[in-house]
Amino acid sequence: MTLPSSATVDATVHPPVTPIVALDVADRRAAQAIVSRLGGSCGFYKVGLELFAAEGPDIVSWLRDAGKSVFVDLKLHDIPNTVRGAARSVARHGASLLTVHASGGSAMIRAAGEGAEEGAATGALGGCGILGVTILTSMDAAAIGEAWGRERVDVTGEVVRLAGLVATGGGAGIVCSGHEAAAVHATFGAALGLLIPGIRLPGGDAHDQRRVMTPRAAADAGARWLILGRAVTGAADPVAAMGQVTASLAGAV
Ligand SMILES: O=C(O)c1cc(=O)[nH]c(=O)n1[C@@H]1O[C@H](COP(=O)(O)O)[C@@H](O)[C@H]1O
Repeated sequence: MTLPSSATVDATVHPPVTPIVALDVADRRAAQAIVSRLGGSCGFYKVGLELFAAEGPDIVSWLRDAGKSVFVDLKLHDIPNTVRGAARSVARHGASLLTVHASGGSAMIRAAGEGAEEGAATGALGGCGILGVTILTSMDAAAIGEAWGRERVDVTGEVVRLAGLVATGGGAGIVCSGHEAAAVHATFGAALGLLIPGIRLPGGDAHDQRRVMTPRAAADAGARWLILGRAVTGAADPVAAMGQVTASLAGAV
C-alpha cells in the first residue's frame, strides 16, 4: 500500500514529514472557508468527529474532488466485525488514513485493515492506512491514572506497549504525542509511521492540550505526519502560520 505524501516537506536529513490541517469545524461551509484560504499551501486535511457527524462521508468525497488527501479521524473502538465494516465504508469514500483506538487490540486493528483494504479496492481511490491512537495528547499522567484507576502510569511505556498492538495488528502507524515519539521510533523504526497532534508554534497557546511540541521538535523525534489544528486554523493569518510550519520543518536536523 502506498500512502500519500502531498504537501510533503522534504527535510534534508529526516524522512519527509507531511503536515495535515484539522478541519475541526461545524459544517462544510466552515471547512470550505479554511480550504480555500489555505489554497495550495495544504494538500492534506483531517475530517474529525464534529465535521463527519455533521456532513457524513460526502465531505471526504468533496475534499478528494478538490484534489486533497483526507485523514478520517473517527477513533473507532468496537468489536472487530463492526470496525471492519466501518473501515470498509470510510476507505470506499477515498480516505487515505483512518484512526482506531489501539486499546481495541490487535484483532480489532487487523479487522480494520482488512475492511480498509476491501473498501479501497471497490472505491479505486488508493489505499487507506489504519492508525492506532495510543494515549490522547490532552491527557497527562494524572488524567490517565484517573481514567485507568491507577496511581502511577508510565506514559511512555504504555504508548510503546499500545504501539506494539498496532504493529501486531498490521496497522500503518500510531497517533501519539511528540513526547513519546522518539521512544516509539527507537522501538519500531520505519515499521510504524508516527502521526503527531498537539503541535504548537513556538510560544503558542497550548489550549486544552497537555503534551505539546513544535513542528520541528516533532520532526526531530521521528514524525511522519503532523496534525495542525488551532495553531493554523486559529491564527490571524493561517497561510503565514503554514509558512512558519514549513520553514520550521525545512530546518529540522
Ligand atoms: O487523533 C487525533 O488527531 C488527535 C489525537 C490526540 O491524541 N490528540 C489530538 O489533539 N488529536 C487531534 O488533533 C487536533 C488537535 O487540535 P489543536 O489542539 O487545535 O492543535 C484535534 O483535531 C484533535 O482531535
